[in-house]
Amino acid sequence: MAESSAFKLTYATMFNPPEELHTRFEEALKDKKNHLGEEHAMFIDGKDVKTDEKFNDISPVDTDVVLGVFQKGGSETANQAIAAAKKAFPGWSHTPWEKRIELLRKAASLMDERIYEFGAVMAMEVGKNRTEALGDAAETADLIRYACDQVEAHKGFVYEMGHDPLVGYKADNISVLRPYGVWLVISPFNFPCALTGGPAGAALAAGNTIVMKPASDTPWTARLLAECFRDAGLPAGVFNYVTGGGSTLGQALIEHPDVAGVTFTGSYDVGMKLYRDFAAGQWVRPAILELGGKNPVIVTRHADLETATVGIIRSAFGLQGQKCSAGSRIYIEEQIYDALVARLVDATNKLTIGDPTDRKITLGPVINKKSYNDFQNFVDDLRHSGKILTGGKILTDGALAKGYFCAPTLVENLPYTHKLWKHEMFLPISTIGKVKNLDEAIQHANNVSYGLTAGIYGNDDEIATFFDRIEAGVNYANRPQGATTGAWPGFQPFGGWKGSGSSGKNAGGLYYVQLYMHEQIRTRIRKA
Ligand SMILES: NC(=O)c1ccc[n+]([C@@H]2O[C@H](COP(=O)([O-])OP(=O)(O)OC[C@H]3O[C@@H](n4cnc5c(N)ncnc54)[C@H](O)[C@@H]3O)[C@@H](O)[C@H]2O)c1
Ligand SMILES: N[C@@H](CCC=O)C(=O)O
Repeated sequence: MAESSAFKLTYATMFNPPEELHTRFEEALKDKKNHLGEEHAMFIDGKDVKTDEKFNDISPVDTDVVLGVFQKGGSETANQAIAAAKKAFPGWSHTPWEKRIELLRKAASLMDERIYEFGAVMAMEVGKNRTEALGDAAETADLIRYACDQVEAHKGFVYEMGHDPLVGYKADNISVLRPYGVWLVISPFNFPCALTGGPAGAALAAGNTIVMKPASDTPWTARLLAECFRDAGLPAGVFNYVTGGGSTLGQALIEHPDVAGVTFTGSYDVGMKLYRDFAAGQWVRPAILELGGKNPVIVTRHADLETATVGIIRSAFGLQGQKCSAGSRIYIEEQIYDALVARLVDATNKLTIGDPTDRKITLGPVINKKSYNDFQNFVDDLRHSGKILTGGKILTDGALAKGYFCAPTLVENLPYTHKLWKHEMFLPISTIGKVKNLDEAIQHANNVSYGLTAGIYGNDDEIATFFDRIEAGVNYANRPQGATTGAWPGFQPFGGWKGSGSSGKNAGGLYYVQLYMHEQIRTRIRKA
């Protein structure tokens, strides 16, 4: 980030960045706009690789803009990339951990150096506003560093265990965590950098070799990430970057017998299919699944309404509601219901919507035509089943007509039995419900198959009850920086319970990098 200032960009600090951030973002944007439409190769076994078939990476901000042309990999690409990673595994896994983390820290530093370039690309490719886009890149570098720090703190995870109480012999028992082999990283569109680079960094720090496949809406960001790994000097085949469709290339990767483990971040439906398909292998292999969310916010009568309003709006509509951690359900105690709803509607109406590369804009477009159509279908349903307080329409004025712009939408009076209280819409739509008390709010909050993030605004006793009873992996209280969003490695390790995640250990936390290694016990007996 801006080296001349003490400012550290996180999702919690990003709302009022120094001026230098804007200047440098704009320079990078100008530069990147001079390179639109160029062809980008995959990166396999240390080389750029192209396929006969290509696909266009289109900007959701303006669908006339082709950001780049990318390779449409399929099963042949999957075979090639996995073979390269398999060949590189013995060398990388036996590279001393000190050397591995030195190279990965270099990759993280290269990301810092290129952060504005990452930011400009993500603003155009995902539709993130500039601070969200820069945050994604900064988070990636921190996730990689956090994994390295953990390996270093545990000195490569080699521990001496107890000595058996043997007579006439001495037993030395060593526990060693060792990498699995070829690790697959499949990532979603919404955090194309952090959710590709974070798992990739942990898998590599642990000594695995990787194949990473980004979402087909966001191949450019992942290409930049691959360049940082390449330029940091990671040996050929240690990391491989491939592009193509989920049901074609992604499926071929999952079905490949030489994959030792996978980290999938994406929707519940795709994740569960992948989990079942991956189970068809010869033995049980680790599958770290980070899936969707339907994240509740509870506001009690003791809450500070201004703080609650700011935090809720940031989490409901940041990145157009397309965060797994988005606050999509809001439960308000009846005594303050009307007052808070009025504030939420007012704050929503003040949000700026448009080209997210513009510094004045908070909300950009949704990612693609399917999401745009989904928005219109959900809104039709919500209009009939509940009451739309604000929003509820697509935006087509002037230049907005060229992109996928949707008005941030708040809905009330939706019966608690309605399916959209439980379905992850992944759009700028939040539903608001009135509750009699905290107990009722917590019951609603937990009554979904997801368990990713949750937030509360209330007093100390209410917060203690909430933390004790809420079924979610990441929880916040009285947080204006985001009611349910804005986790950062080392501060709020990120992961879900129930249908939101499989491992029970959060990324960017104390127990994460260990997921990429299996334990080996080495017992050696000597005569005493
Ligand atoms: N829990 C988390 O940490 C987290 C973080 C970000 C996003 N998400 C979730 O991700 C979803 C949004 O992202 P998305 O729309 O890109 O998700 P998605 O499930 O549509 O796609 C995710 C990835 O899976 C690939 N894929 C699709 N079909 C596949 C198949 N058959 N085999 C292998 N790979 C396949 C896609 O190409 C993409 O790379 C939301 O549900 C969101 O909540 C979760
Ligand atoms: N890091 C993000 C969550 C990623 C999911 O989409 C947050 O905490 O807001």
